[in-house]
Amino acid sequence: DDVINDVYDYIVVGGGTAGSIIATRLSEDAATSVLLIEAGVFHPLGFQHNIPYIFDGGYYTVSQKHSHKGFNDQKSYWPRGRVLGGSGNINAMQYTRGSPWNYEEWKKAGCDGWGYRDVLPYFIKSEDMQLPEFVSSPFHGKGGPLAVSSGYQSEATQLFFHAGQELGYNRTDYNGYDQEGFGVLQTNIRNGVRSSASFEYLRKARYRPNLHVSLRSFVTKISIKANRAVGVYFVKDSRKHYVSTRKEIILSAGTINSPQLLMLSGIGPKTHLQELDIPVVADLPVGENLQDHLGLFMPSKTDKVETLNADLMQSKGHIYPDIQIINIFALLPNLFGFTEATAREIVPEPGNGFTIYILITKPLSRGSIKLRSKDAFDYPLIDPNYLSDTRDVKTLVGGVRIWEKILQTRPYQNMGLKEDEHKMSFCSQHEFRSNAYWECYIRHVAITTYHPTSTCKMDPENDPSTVVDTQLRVKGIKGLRVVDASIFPNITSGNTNIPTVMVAERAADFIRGVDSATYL
Ligand SMILES: Cc1cc2nc3c(=O)[nH]c(=O)nc-3n(C[C@H](O)[C@H](O)[C@H](O)COP(=O)(O)OP(=O)(O)OC[C@H]3O[C@@H](n4cnc5c(N)ncnc54)[C@H](O)[C@@H]3O)c2cc1C
Repeated sequence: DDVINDVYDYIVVGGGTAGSIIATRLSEDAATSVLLIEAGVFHPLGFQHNIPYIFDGGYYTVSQKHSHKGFNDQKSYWPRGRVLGGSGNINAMQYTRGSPWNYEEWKKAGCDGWGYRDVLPYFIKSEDMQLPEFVSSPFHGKGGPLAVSSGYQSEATQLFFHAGQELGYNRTDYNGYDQEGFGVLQTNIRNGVRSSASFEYLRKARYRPNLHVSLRSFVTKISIKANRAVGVYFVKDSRKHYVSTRKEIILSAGTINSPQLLMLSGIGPKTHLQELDIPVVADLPVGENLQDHLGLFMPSKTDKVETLNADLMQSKGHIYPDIQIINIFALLPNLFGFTEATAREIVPEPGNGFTIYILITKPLSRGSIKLRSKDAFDYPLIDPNYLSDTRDVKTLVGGVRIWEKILQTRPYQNMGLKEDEHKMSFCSQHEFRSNAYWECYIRHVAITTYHPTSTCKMDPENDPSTVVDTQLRVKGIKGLRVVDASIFPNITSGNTNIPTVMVAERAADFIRGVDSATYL
């Protein structure tokens, strides 16, 4: 069974994408002792869609006021990987860094050391590019832990590229300087196998004598004495444990659980903590500023190209791509929790077809994570507050208009698509294809892209809206950092796993006081 000592130099809470990297990097120094505490088990998980129901946190949001009208109780299902490797082990493996401008914005907001020139070396350091066309690009790395390759490309993929060409878009490396255009999907796959932080970093480090990994261990509270984090309480095999640190605790429990643990430990908005009778250690806006990418599936049935139908699913490996506008060469079943009435209309009968997914990359709506109770095992209240900012609706309608143009290109015109395929009775009060129609459609059926971020926002010392400083130290508390997707000041305009990898690589350098990646 897992060995656990009474005291370690560093304790890392959560062995997901960020925690796996932090534990690996800190234990590179054989004289440093590290404990990684993970709620889940070790399991070599496969693809996303058959996983969440088994190894996830099982979260639902609270009922949404402005969206999810076509979902049971107007709630969104939020899978989170509860397994060594975290959400990085149940995700769709899409490799997307976001735009260089995301990081320039972070820097402009006061986050010194987080501009594109600062973060690019860490993207490169963590990468092992396999695609020949990008190997010698100055934006890509070779020999790092995470492999980047490309998935299976079908006839429907080529159709999508031809449509892009007809609309005047360039082919692009969307992980290079410019994201605009149509590009081949880049994925974290090595020789057909998921290439995640736990597989590629932790698996090699796991048997170092100075690194202990405690699985099935649920952290309930951080002990703070005289404004210093001194230890961690956790439950394992129904028994309570306490372990203390000589140096630091690094919280990497993700966008939902890191703020939950901070609040349970007395770090959070004062009035909220007082309502729950939790003694206030530091009054900080923990749990606020929650952001996510909301997206829309647009299925189209066709028998003119071979796509993934039930028979082909058995014979071909594959992935789900998901960026701004993504072509998925399959029709999807009701994975998302639509009401029966909505599902009857929106979910196509099984067969041939493709789905174009449109996601909003820079949402302006802001939500929150709050505690439901003082019990660490009680699910927190998750409120992404989707579409509360009406500009997000306009942006998504804009995406729908591009999708309409794609379907009007020559390659798609030959597919025999039905004109009224997306005409739904639940929006029949509006003229089909009008802005009001699409707004209604979006408010009914748009879904999460599983990218929650920003609930422990990073920014300079003097900004009261932030939780951690630019070295990711919790403000006003010694010996405690947050290192995961919750520290993004704002969500990046793409999938969030690789920005989290970069954050973890960078944080490991902050903690060790080294600069392990330099600009080209
Ligand atoms: C279904 C799905 C598909 C996705 N697809 C993509 C994609 O294709 N590309 C992409 O870039 N991103 C994708 N993402 C998002 C990406 O995986 C996450 O942004 C990333 O994993 C965040 O890393 P993290 O370290 O912040 O959190 P996580 O990886 O979620 O890690 C948190 C860890 O903390 C552990 N933990 C939580 N609470 C406790 C506790 N109290 N005690 C002990 N341990 C605890 C959890 O078990 C987990 O292992 C997807 C996410 C999901 C869920």
